[in-house]
Amino acid sequence: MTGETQGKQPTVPSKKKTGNKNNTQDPVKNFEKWKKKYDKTKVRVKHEKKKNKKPAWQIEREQIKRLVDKYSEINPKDAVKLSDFPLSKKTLNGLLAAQYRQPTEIQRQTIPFALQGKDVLGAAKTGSGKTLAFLIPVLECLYRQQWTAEDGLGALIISPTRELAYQTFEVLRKVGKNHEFSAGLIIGGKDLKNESERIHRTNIIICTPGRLLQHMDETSTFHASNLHILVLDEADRILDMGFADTMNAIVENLPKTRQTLLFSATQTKSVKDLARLSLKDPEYVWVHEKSKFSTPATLEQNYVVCELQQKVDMLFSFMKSHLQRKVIVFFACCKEVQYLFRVFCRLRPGIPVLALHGKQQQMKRMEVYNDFIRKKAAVLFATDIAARGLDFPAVSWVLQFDCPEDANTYIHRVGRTARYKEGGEALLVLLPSEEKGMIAQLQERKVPINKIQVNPEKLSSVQQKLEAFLAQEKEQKERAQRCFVSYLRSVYLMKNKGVFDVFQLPLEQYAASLGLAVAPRVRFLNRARKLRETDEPGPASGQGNDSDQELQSFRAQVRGEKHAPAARARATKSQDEPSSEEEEEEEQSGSEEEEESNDSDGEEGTASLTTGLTLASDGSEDEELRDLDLLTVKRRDVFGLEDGGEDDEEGDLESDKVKKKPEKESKFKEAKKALKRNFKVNTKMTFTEDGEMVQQWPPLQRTATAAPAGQEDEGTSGINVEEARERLRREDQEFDKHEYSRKVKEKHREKRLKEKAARREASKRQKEEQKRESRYTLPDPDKKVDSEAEDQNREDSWKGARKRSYSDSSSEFDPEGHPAGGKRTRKEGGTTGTGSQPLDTGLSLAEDEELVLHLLRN
Ligand SMILES: Nc1ncnc2c1ncn2[C@@H]1O[C@H](COP(=O)(O)OP(=O)(O)OP(=O)(O)O)[C@@H](O)[C@H]1O
Repeated sequence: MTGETQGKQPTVPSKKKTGNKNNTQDPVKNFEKWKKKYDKTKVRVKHEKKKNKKPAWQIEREQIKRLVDKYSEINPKDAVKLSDFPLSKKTLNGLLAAQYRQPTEIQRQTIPFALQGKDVLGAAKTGSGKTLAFLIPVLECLYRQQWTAEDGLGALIISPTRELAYQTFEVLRKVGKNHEFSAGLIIGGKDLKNESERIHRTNIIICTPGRLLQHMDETSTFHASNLHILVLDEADRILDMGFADTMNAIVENLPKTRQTLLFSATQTKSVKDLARLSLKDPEYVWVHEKSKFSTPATLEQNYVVCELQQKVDMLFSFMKSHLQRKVIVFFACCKEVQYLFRVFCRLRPGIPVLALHGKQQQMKRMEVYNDFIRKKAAVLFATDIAARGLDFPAVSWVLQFDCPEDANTYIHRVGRTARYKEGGEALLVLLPSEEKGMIAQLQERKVPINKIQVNPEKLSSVQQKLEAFLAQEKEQKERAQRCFVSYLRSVYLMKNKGVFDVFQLPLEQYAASLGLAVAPRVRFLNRARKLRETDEPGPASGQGNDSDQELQSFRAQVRGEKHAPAARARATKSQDEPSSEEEEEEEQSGSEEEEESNDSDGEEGTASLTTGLTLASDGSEDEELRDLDLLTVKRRDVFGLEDGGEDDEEGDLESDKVKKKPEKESKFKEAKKALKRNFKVNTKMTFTEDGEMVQQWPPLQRTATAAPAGQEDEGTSGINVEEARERLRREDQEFDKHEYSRKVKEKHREKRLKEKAARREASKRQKEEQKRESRYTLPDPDKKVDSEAEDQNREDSWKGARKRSYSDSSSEFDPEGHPAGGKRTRKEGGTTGTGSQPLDTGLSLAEDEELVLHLLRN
């Protein structure tokens, strides 16, 4: 290479020297020539390029083809960086911009299968990055199809809660920002109409099941027939009984040819569930199947055993000793969160307290969610709506105030801390009766948990303070009562009777720990206890079947008929999710009610309504009804009592299209409705003896004219129509008279004003004229006036001259107050007002005359 170049070198200068002497001598010309040639070539190349240029879509298609060709060659073990996967530039750039570089284990193992279009069941510990494991394939799937807005819905991601859907939506927005797909968040509590207008143009929908089904049923423009990929986040939760009917209805509307991805930390292995989704030869990816523990290695887990009546004190003491931390406290039900949140705010523990539960309005929920993300130290009181999937940054503690219903719920709850390589701590509070059963379950699920003791000396009691709060506020007391009943109900409805036994709870002490002087009456518990004693001879602690029997006989009692096996099965099944009632409720009702109103209207569901009615007919008083209202928090048809209750499918709570919760209306709403319907309120009808209707309200207008003597108003019950007509006629006449005289007076007044204005104008003109004259002439001394008038005139003149010097008003009025014009008799004679006044020379009359003569002579 080098030799060849050296050999050529001598020929070029020699050629230049010999061939074109002038050119080599003139470098400017040389350059111009070269420039011309260069520009020509440039234009030609540009033209050629343009001619050969392919349309963007074609280039993209070729790129896609190149990527797809690489799919079969992916080796998950070799994928060290996300860019090692055959991903589009748009996705890769989005991932890099969001600081995602290396794939996590679940991403490494599932992305290849998902890219190849296979159905995937992915399971990995909490906080291990499952969200990206399905979002990347979703973006790539639509990219491969060159999806556009006109193609409609291409990908559907279903989450069990609104907060999780929102969080996933935010991650999608971040990593998918370079793509042109449209994405929509379809969750309850938002403007349905607004969603309906846009949903048909949305390519990727992230939603909760209830709201999606609502659109499928009600939005005519929305259809999912083009769907390519379906994702169920927290799949086991979405496929369980709580969402069963809704999901079945949704799946019916989806094309069978789609790809399906299921993800969860506690993945379902139920063949039945998978059959419902008609998965095609799915790939199972259990990332941590062989690992020693099912919870993150960086998570430290402990539990304490504590009496029910000590729990509130314990929580307060815990908060006081963790003031600089971010803590999530999980409770069994909404009412507990509502009550304890309020009293803890008042107790001022020294750290911000927030509350998140399914009874809040959507705006409030989002506000709390974002608030907790931002805060460096805070305690979030939450129900299980916050248990799954939420990725709050830097949560250092998870405290489970109430025992979770099962090991899966425990795993999800503690998973809110120790996420993605971070550390965290978890504390589970158990009652003595719950310890054995729950710990056994956790050990079975490979959860490493240690027992620790609470130092009773360190517990600070808040009971007295709570009592004082409740004494001050009736509302607070009612909340405490609801909290009490609601907690007992949730324990009663737990399926696992080996762990949860409501009959062992110290009710009086528990009530006192909430600040209540007396334990509220829990009628369902008394009845259940009685029934248990009569129907079930055996140990009171109860086995799994006891509950079924109780519910079964309770239901039979309530309905007054023999129970059907199907309904019994449903009743048992529906106990599966007592602590996640909020999620279901929100899906059903849209959660539009105020927090306050929820407090008072209870959480009654279909079962509760029926129960309430039936028991009320037993002859109970109002108070008892109220009690029942409180007890019946469960929304699902626990006892299978609703119409068609024998039908398993119809009775489920998630079939929200079929059975809507009767929404309690506020007074404001009722009033609005009444206004809309044009109701005439407060109109009382009375009738005369002859049957004629008499208006009482609004009261009839009384006549202005007095009734003739002896014909006074006899009240509304006996009006003489003829008389009234006559009175009316008289009134009209009177009125006309008044009106006529008023008009005449008005006319006169106008006339007077006009005349006055004219007079003023005339006098003004005269004054000006006289002023002009007086400037050049003196008063005519020879002017003939009668002697009396002259004397008077002269006197007036002097007076006037003197007076004018200090008061203008005196020129207008005489001493008696009459207008000056009235006395001016000389006015007719031509000399008027100020113009006729003689000059004040300060001399005597004789001297004046002499002066005038002198002047005339001159
Ligand atoms: N490849 C990655 N690189 C860096 N961080 C990541 C990566 N993937 C995920 N993360 C981070 O890990 C955290 C947990 O991720 P994610 O929420 O997807 O977990 P998860 O497995 O879905 O948890 P859960 O089971 O609780 O729903 C998030 O903060 C996310 O940003």
